[in-house]
Formats: sequence, C-alpha cells, structure tokens
Amino acid sequence: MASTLHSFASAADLAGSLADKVADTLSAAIAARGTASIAVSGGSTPKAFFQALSTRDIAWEKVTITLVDERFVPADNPRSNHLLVDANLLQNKAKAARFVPLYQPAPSVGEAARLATAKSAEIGIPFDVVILGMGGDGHTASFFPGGSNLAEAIDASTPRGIITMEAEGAGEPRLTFTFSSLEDAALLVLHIEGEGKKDVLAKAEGSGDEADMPIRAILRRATSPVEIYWAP
Ligand SMILES: O=C1O[C@H](COP(=O)(O)O)[C@@H](O)[C@H](O)[C@H]1O
Repeated sequence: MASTLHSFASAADLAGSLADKVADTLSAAIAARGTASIAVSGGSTPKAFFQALSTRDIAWEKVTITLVDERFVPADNPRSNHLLVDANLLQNKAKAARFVPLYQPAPSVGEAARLATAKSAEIGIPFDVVILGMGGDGHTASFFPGGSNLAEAIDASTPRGIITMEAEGAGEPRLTFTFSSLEDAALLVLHIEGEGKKDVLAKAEGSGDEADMPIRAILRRATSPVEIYWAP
C-alpha cells in the first residue's frame, strides 16, 4: 500500500496537526460506532503529540488507548511506555479514556503476552488509529532486527495479539502487537522526527530484507495507507 509523507516546519507544528487528525478520526469512529480505539508507541518522539492530543475535545470516556509495544517492566519503571503515556497522554481531557496496558505482572514475559492478548481482544478490531515510531535501526513497534520472534511477529498470517520479543538492541524483553494487529488501522501513522530518521526511512524504502529493517513490513505490506508524519 502507498505511503504519503507529511512534512512540518517544526516538531510543535507536527504535534498539533497530528493531534487534530487523530482527534477527527477518533470522533468519527465514536459517531459511527459509539467507541474508538488507538494504539500508540513509546520512545522519545511522541511526547509533544501526546500532550497536544490530551487537550483535544473528544468523548474520551468512549476511547480505549493501548500501546503498540511495551518493555516487560512495571509501570513505575522509568523505561515503561505505560509511564510515558500516563504522564503525557492520560492527562487533561484524555484522563477520561480507558487504558489497556500490555505489561502484566506475570512470572514470565510469555505469560504476560498471553494475558495481554486476552485483555486486548476486548478492544475490538481493527484499531481506529495506530501511531508507529521507528528506531535508528529500522525497528518499529518491537519488531527488532535479529529479534527472537521477528519472523512470526511480521508474518501476516500470525493472528492478532501480543507476542514476545528479545533482541540485542531492545534492552528488556518486549511485548509487541503483531503485524496483523496493526497493519489495517483506519488511520495508520508513522511518526518520525529528525534528519537521521529521514535517512533511515529512505534506506528502508529502498530494496533489502524486511528482517534487516522491519519497518519495511509496514511500508511494503500494510493494507492501510501509511501516513508518514515528519519534522526536523
Ligand atoms: O523501543 C522503542 O523505540 C521506538 C522508537 O523510539 P524513539 O525513541 O526513537 O522515538 C518506539 O516506536 C517504540 O514504541 C519503543 O518501544
């Protein structure tokens, strides 16, 4: 499916514009079905977008928010994506939203993945909005190059749900939604910032194995168009 690049003069402009687009999409879903869902990324990039989105006028009590991926750490760990969402998105008007965490206090990451899959099944499919990020190594969600379950995670026939991932560049063991859970969102966004990430994107858009730069799975095979939001 095709992708479209939306370039902005500044990260602040991008955050505002993306927040407006997401708010419109969630509100349209609520008008059509009574509920809406969004899966967001962690990392350093989405903070300003989260803060902008949290102020938008949406019937937030009808919105379910989850993460596309998470570290196998509790929510009070500074590296937790849940903590980032708590501090920046589940604020202001968005405090009324329901949050479904991927981390579960289970004895193993595999058991946590099973529990998170069961809990996320209640959200409804497909997601109305998915916001992906991308690492400098071409990973997205927790689809890491060299990841222990990468082939299964990006195989379109792997069912929707959460799978575990361990990789050298990942730090802690990870929990990640599978490719099939993310690729058909009504609004599928890749949010990246900086010249370095633009270069990584250009490389990913070239030829090469998906296993080397797993973002390629999304760019090449997502059934929804990929809206790329970029600012310097
Ligand atoms: O590990 C992760 O990194 C990516 C990219 O993060 P960034 O700090 O380079 O913006 C992120 O999309 C993913 O959710 C996160 O777990």
